[in-house]
Amino acid sequence: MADRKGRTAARPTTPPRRIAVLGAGSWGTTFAKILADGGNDVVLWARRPELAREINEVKRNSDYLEGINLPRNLRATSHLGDAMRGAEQVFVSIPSQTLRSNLEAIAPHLAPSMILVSLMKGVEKGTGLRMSEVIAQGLPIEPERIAVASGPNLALEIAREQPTAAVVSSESLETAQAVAMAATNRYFRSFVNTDVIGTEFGGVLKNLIAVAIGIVDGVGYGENTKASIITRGLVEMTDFAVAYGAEAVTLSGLAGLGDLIATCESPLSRNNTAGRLLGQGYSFNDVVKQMNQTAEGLASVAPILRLAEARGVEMPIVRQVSQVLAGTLDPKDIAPHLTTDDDEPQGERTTDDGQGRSRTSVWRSLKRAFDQLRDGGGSTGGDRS
Ligand SMILES: NC(=O)c1ccc[n+]([C@@H]2O[C@H](COP(=O)([O-])OP(=O)(O)OC[C@H]3O[C@@H](n4cnc5c(N)ncnc54)[C@H](O)[C@@H]3O)[C@@H](O)[C@H]2O)c1
Ligand SMILES: O=P(O)(O)OC[C@H](O)CO
Repeated sequence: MADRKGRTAARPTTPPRRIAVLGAGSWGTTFAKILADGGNDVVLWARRPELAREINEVKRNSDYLEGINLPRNLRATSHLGDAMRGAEQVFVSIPSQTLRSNLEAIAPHLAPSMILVSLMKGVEKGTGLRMSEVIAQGLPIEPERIAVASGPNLALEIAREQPTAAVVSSESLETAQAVAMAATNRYFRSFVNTDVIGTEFGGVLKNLIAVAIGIVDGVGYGENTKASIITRGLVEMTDFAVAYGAEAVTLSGLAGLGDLIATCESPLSRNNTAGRLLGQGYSFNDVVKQMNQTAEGLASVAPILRLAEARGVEMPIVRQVSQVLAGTLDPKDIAPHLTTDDDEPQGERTTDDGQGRSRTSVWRSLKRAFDQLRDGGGSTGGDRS
C-alpha cells in the first residue's frame, strides 16, 4: 500500500520454506522444480551421488528429464539426513513398492512438526495399503501431518512449465493448505480437499485404466473403444473408491477424471506405454524389462482386485487387464464389458438396472456366488460376456 507521498511500504519478507523432496526420478525432480520455482528452499535427495552432483553442477537430470534446465536455487544431495534437516515439508516420490523399506531410513530424521507428503500413485502389493497408510504405519506421525498430492501431472509437461493443476489432500485442511501454498507457482496450481482416500485411489486406479487403454491402442482399436473404456473405467474407479470410503465427487475431480484423461491420452504415460507394448504382443516379462521408469499400474492390479473382491465391487476392465498381464486373455479380446456375469442388459450406472431400480454390485456378487454354488462351484464364465 502507498503512503500519502506515493511511497510503497516494503512488504514484510518471510524466509523461504525449507522443503525436502525424496527421490530424484522424473516426478521427484519435477516436483522439486515446482517447489523451487515457487520460491521455496528445496533440497532434493538422489540415491546416486553422481546424479546429485549433476543436478548441483549443471542443473540437469539427464537420466530422467532430458533437455530440462533445473532452477539455480535447487540443490541436491545423496545424504538423506542433509536433505531432511530443517525441512517443514518432506515430499516422497519413489516407487510405491519401495516405500516401506525407505521409511526405516527416513524415521531417524523425522522432526516433530514435519509434514510428510506422498507424491506416489500405487498401493503396496502385499497389504493393499495406500501410500499414506504405509507412511502412518511406518513412521511415528499423526494423520494430520500426512498429505498426498495427485492430479493430471505428467512430469515432462510440467518440467516444460506447461500450466497444470493438482490437488493436495489431508485429513487436516490446514495441512493441505500449507502444502498447496508451497506447491503453487506461475505454471502449477494446487487445490485442496480432505478426501485422502478418494484422492489417493484416484491416482492408483487411473493407472490401471491407462494400461487398458494402452492395450487397445497397441491392438489398433480406435477412439470408440478407448472412450468406452475410459467412461466405464471411471465407473469402476468410482465404485471402488466409494466402497472404501471416498467421496464420489473426488473421482470426478483432478485426482480422478482429470488424471484419467491425461494418463489415457498421453504417450508420455508409462502405464499407457506398458499397456501398448502388451497390446503389441509383448509378454509381461518383456514389458517389465523394457520399462526403465516406474509403471505403478503393473504392481497395483492384483492388490486392487483383491480389495475389490473384499467389498463386492466389480471391476471387469481391471480384471481383463490382469488376464492380459497373466497371458490368459488375448489383448484383442479386451472390451469395455458392462458386467462379468449377466446376460441381460444393465443400466449404465452400476447402482441401477436402467429403470432406476437399485442393483448394487453387492447384489451382483451375491448372485455370482449363488450361480457358482448352483453350477457346482465352477467358474461362471470369467469376465467375457
Ligand atoms: N512421472 C510422472 O509423471 C509422475 C507423476 C505423478 C506421480 N508419479 C508417481 O511418482 C512416483 C515416482 O515416480 P517417478 O515417475 O518419479 O519414477 P521414476 O522411475 O522416474 O523414478 C523413481 C525414483 O525412485 C528411485 N528409486 C528406485 N528404487 C528405489 C528404492 N528402492 N529406494 C529409494 N529410491 C528408489 C529411483 O532412483 C528414481 O530416483 C510413482 O509412484 C509415480 O506413480 C509420477
Ligand atoms: O507415467 P504414468 O503412467 O506413471 O503417469 C504419470 C502421472 O501419474 C500422470 O498424472
